[in-house]
Amino acid sequence: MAFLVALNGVGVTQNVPQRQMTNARRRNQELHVINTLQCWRTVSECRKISVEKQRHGTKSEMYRRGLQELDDSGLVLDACQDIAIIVGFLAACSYLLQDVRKAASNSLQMLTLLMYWSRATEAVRSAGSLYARIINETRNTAILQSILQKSPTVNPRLECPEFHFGGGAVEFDDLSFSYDGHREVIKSLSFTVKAGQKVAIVGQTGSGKSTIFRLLSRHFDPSHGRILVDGQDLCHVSLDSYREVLGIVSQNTILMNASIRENVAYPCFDASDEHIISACKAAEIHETIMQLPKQYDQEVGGLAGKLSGGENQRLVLARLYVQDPKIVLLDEATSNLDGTTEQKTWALLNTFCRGRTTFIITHRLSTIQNVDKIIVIEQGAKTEEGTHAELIANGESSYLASLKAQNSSQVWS
Ligand SMILES: Nc1ncnc2c1ncn2[C@@H]1O[C@H](COP(=O)(O)OP(=O)(O)OP(=O)(O)O)[C@@H](O)[C@H]1O
Repeated sequence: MAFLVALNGVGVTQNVPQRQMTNARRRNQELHVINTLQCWRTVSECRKISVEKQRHGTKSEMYRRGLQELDDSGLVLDACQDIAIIVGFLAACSYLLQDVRKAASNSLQMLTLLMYWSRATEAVRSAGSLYARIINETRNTAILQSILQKSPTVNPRLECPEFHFGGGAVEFDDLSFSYDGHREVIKSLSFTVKAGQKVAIVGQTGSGKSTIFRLLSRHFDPSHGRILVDGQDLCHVSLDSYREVLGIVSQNTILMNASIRENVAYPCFDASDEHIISACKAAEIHETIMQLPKQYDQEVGGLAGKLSGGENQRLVLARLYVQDPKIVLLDEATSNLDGTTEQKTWALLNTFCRGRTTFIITHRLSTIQNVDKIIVIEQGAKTEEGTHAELIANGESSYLASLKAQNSSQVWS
């Protein structure tokens, strides 16, 4: 019996690396499927469907082989166990038969021993498979734990006081930030915005504009310095209470896989139909919705994206109107719209944002000439700040240079 237990333990332990490798192959195969589906347009446009099929086939084959090897080694272990059980059984029988012959034991005792043997070997087998499961689950738990132990990008500080909106004055106070703890993406950034003002943040690609929005919407905490909103340090107020006053429109917002009604009402589940429809009218998407087969019940979103980029963006604007936030962040909010619709949308946005503190990221300088302040960012640092008139009055201004250089396209480069 001791030999059987040892055999089980050794067999299961030796299987552990193989089992882990098979699990890794399964994850690899699943990730490939998800990634290919997410990028299916690129795959199709680059004529790589057959390549991805082949890659999928290779990964599936590796996983299948891993499973097969696991099965094979399981069969070898089972066979060894069976042999050990039979040998043990025969040894016990011959020992007992001798005892019965010598009249040292009776046939009832022999039967009891045989039943004991059968139960004990069954228990050892079950213990073996339980041991294998425990080892497997322990490894999975270790992976899960390493994910759970990753430090969050923001400290949620559940005990923090609520944020109290007091008009929406914002101050960046000597703020620096690095994603990886090495390269500073935002460097000693300081500026103030009065309650209700409109501010544009402009700069070249990769200069750090969206990172400023991520910090302002508190997806990350600063590495140094602080952001004060109405005098309250964002790191020391509850995240939910702050996010309640914040409305964000980004260039590439992916819609939920749900109806148009649910998507537009997502920030306020109890929004009435009238409210949703008037928001969609304001975002100039109502007419398009009414032409869809199921109108406001039409399912949109998901990986395939069932609306055009511009229609998507207008739905996101409608969502902003439903949310009615006090502070608005617009990150290339109208970049997917055609010129005429963009102009109309900016007129609507200007009306909507009146009196709300508004931050705008845009490469189209023509849309920000009436804002209260323009901040120019270069490699994470503020290089210029002022109104459109102030910046163009400075002959050395990089804003002016960009405006002149791109006068025809009106795009920052
Ligand atoms: N999640 C991230 N992890 C690490 N580095 C990042 C991350 N997001 C952005 N970066 C880096 O931070 C820098 C600033 O990026 P950011 O997206 O803020 O630029 P941007 O000015 O908004 O650019 P664009 O105008 O192209 O949108 C870039 O060098 C970018 O590579």
